[in-house]
Amino acid sequence: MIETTLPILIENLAVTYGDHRVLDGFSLSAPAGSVTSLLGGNGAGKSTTLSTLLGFVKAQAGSISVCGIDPGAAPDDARRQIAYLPENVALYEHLTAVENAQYLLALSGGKQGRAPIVEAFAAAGLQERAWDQRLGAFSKGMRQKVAIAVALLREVPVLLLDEPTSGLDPRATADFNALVLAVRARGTAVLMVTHDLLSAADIADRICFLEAGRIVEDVTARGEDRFDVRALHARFAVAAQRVAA
Ligand SMILES: Nc1ncnc2c1ncn2[C@@H]1O[C@H](COP(=O)(O)OP(=O)(O)OP(=O)(O)O)[C@@H](O)[C@H]1O
Repeated sequence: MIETTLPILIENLAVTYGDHRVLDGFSLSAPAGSVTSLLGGNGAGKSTTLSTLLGFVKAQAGSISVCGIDPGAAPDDARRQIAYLPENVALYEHLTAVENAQYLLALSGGKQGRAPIVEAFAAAGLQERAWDQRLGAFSKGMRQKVAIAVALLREVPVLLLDEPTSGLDPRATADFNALVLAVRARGTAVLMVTHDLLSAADIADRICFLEAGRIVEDVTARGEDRFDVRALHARFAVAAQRVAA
């Protein structure tokens, strides 16, 4: 049987904080094995979209589903389908990288021995000497590698990234982007909120601009050149200005 349920399907969503409507008529879908990049000015509602997919924020209208599950009605079930990397990954400073992975996997109901964890660390490019070090001295790039290794081990169908490359140097950004493509190749639907237009242009299949509560631009990668980054930047700057006004 062919699986037809989309990992991410959002239709006509409305989300309000008090009397402030942040999302309004917002629609977005993402198939398996894809990277969708969500761009928009500060305060446009990008993180709110992720919070709604995670079931932390409830929608007032429209529909939202994660692999066919409504996160508003069944947040725990929806979260089991999702790996989420916030901008600053929260890990336990006093635990080693391996211990962090074991603990986080246990929290999400899975148990892993050392071998698959260090295999995932190696795949994520975390150097061997860091595997048994406490997290206290880790750079942001190293933390991202631990977190994405855990995501790889959970083999979830949906990966949500909130500004994952902010604060990473160009080399760490390139490494991270390569990892995201590896996750995509495993059939995961990746939704990446970012201000990093270059990364979006490098790895996204689709770039969506969020403005005034809804997607106002939806651009699909085409051919070898993929995206016209200058044109995207010009549109993005205008959209961001309108949101700030
Ligand atoms: N818990 C909350 N309670 C009230 N208002 C909120 C809450 N979270 C976000 N907002 C408001 O909702 C709007 C959208 O915020 P959100 O964080 O989703 O935007 P964003 O696009 O992720 O912005 P940025 O690029 O600055 O991270 C903003 O005006 C913000 O102040």
